[in-house]
Amino acid sequence: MGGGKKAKPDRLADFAAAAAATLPGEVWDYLDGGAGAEWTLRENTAAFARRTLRPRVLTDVSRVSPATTLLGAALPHPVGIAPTAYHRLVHPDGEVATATGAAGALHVVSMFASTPLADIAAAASGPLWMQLYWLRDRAVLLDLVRRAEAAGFDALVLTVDTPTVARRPRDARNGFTVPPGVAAVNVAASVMASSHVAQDGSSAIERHSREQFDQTTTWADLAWLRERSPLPLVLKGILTAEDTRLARAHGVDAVIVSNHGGRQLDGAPATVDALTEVVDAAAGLPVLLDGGVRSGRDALVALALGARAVLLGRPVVWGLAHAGADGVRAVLNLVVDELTEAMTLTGRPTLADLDRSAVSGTR
Ligand SMILES: Cc1cc2nc3c(=O)[nH]c(=O)nc-3n(C[C@H](O)[C@H](O)[C@H](O)COP(=O)(O)O)c2cc1C
Ligand SMILES: CCCCCCC(=O)C(=O)O
Repeated sequence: MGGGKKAKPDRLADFAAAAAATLPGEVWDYLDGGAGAEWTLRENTAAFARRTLRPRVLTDVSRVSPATTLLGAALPHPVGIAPTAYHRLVHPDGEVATATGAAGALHVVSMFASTPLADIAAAASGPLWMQLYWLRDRAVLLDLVRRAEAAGFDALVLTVDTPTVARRPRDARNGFTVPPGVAAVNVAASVMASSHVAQDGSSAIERHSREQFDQTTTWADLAWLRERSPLPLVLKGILTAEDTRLARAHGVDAVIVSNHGGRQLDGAPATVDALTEVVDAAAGLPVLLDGGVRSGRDALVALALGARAVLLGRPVVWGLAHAGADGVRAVLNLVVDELTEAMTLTGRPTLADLDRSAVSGTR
């Protein structure tokens, strides 16, 4: 966006540049960074770039629609919002602005949201899913589930790739702590008490997760959650056929192919490279994908390979940082417009017309 006059962002990279220019360095590093050598972080976007599209012609693309359905809800398009913690780090209106900007899109709200669930729900116009980490203190976990149910959330999303927050070198170097005035207001204070202390070369969130997340959790524990909530259960952080089959066997309602945006296991595959293995094992169970989606073209690749929807993590936060609800709306509109154009130019007027024949190129 260089030059004297401030240009309107017209690519996601412009929103990233605007956020990088305005956010404090340690907040930008928390948002942008990944685990380890950040190989998986880079691979998420590189793997999309290796795919090419196979257009079909003369298919009547006078009416193109990205509309879809997911877990019984109608969606205007298959581009949703991935859960990301602490939106008030980048904008004073936090997750309320995100929910307003979502404008009917699927919105997965982080357990570490920094505004009350009821306020987020009041601003939302599309499906809301509640993301959870499995806490050692099950009473606090259940309290959060009850708050989500009371606020009218539509599903629970259990993140399963984070027995502990991984070492993220940028955050460790910065001794990153969530600043005073920003807090995970929906989680009981007993669990959040030590969340602002970085120590011994760890970021505060890495240290806090080691204290509070339950590392003993297994597939058998899912029954505990299912028995206590009627909401559909989605698992986030699935990358293999084996775990997809276990998810089906345990009655999970959908899975999200995710490597946490390259923030957990460095060396895990790019999500688009893991997608077809998961879709094949899912045998009809809905599969969503997040990680590295940076354009409508990327979204089309994932949808063609079998994802029912894609979620944007960092790009939504860039939009929020740049212009609050309007910025979130602009990011989503940009990706949906690009997706609609890509559907038109590949000759696939509906999502049902998209299949693997639309994509070539592999690892
Ligand atoms: C700043 C930040 C905070 C995140 N917080 C959470 C979280 O609270 N819960 C969760 O399940 N995933 C969290 N994630 C992971 C995202 O849900 C998602 O998997 C990832 O960002 C997708 O990749 P992308 O950023 O390349 O789109 C976070 C990611 C970022 C960048
Ligand atoms: C104990 C607080 C953990 C917040 C984790 C947020 C997250 O998932 C991330 O990737 O950052």
